Amino acid sequence: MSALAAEGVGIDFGGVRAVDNVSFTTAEHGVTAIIGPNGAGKTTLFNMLSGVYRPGRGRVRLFGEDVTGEPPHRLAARGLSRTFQNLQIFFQMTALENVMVGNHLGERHNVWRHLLPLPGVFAEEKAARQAARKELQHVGLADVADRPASSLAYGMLKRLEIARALVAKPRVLLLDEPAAGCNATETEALSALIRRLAGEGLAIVLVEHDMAMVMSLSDRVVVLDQGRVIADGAPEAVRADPAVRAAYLGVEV
Ligand SMILES: Nc1ncnc2c1ncn2[C@@H]1O[C@H](COP(=O)(O)OP(=O)(O)OP(=O)(O)O)[C@@H](O)[C@H]1O
Repeated sequence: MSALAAEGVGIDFGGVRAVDNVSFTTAEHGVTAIIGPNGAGKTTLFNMLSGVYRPGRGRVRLFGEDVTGEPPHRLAARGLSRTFQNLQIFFQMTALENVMVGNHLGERHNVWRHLLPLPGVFAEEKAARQAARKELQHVGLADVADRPASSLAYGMLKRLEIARALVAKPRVLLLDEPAAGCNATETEALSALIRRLAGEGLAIVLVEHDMAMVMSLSDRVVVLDQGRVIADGAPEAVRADPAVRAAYLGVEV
């Protein structure tokens, strides 16, 4: 069974056909990259896969179940988490507190439970703290758990975002440009982390502009151009595909 599948997915913005009839599936484990030139529709597709946008056409399936148009918190409860290209970090909070926020994403909110000193709330809080610490350790940030996020280097913040997505215990993790803004060392650390997470059994789908990272990390590459899939396959095959070269270089096939 595939982890995540798009079936003829599309959406228009006004007169712009941003994503058109996109279909692909991801394996239950491993790394799938979605690449393409600027404006190809990568972010829009990602937003449809993660429930931020409802597709105008087509279906999205998660482990075979139709989840088209389900909002992000429902998808989180079903095992799909994502990170954002623009960091969604609360800089005045500690690294640990930032990860604890992620723990609530898959829950139905019950404000009263947290306002009233009901039995069990403190135990829950303690468990959430422990789970968050574990995920910080998972991404190599255990040492900075109690530091304010504002004091962390950029590459650390990227890993903090991943820890926050992981605390919801996803089986599918969507990463929106994980290497954007990172230097070479930070990118290498992120690649190693992503590889390790895939090895632990996660299905990872990423949108990324850093081709060296994509080619070294991915099991599978899906290429979009003008909202459509123009290639889908192993990194080497995709790199050699004339349609992909043409899309990137503006050269006629
Ligand atoms: N909210 C929106 N309203 C109108 N048009 C949009 C909207 N979002 C995206 N588009 C258009 O849809 C097309 C695809 O954009 P999208 O941002 O998904 O591409 P992308 O591949 O992620 O590009 P980049 O690599 O530059 O981030 C573009 O023509 C873009 O201008």
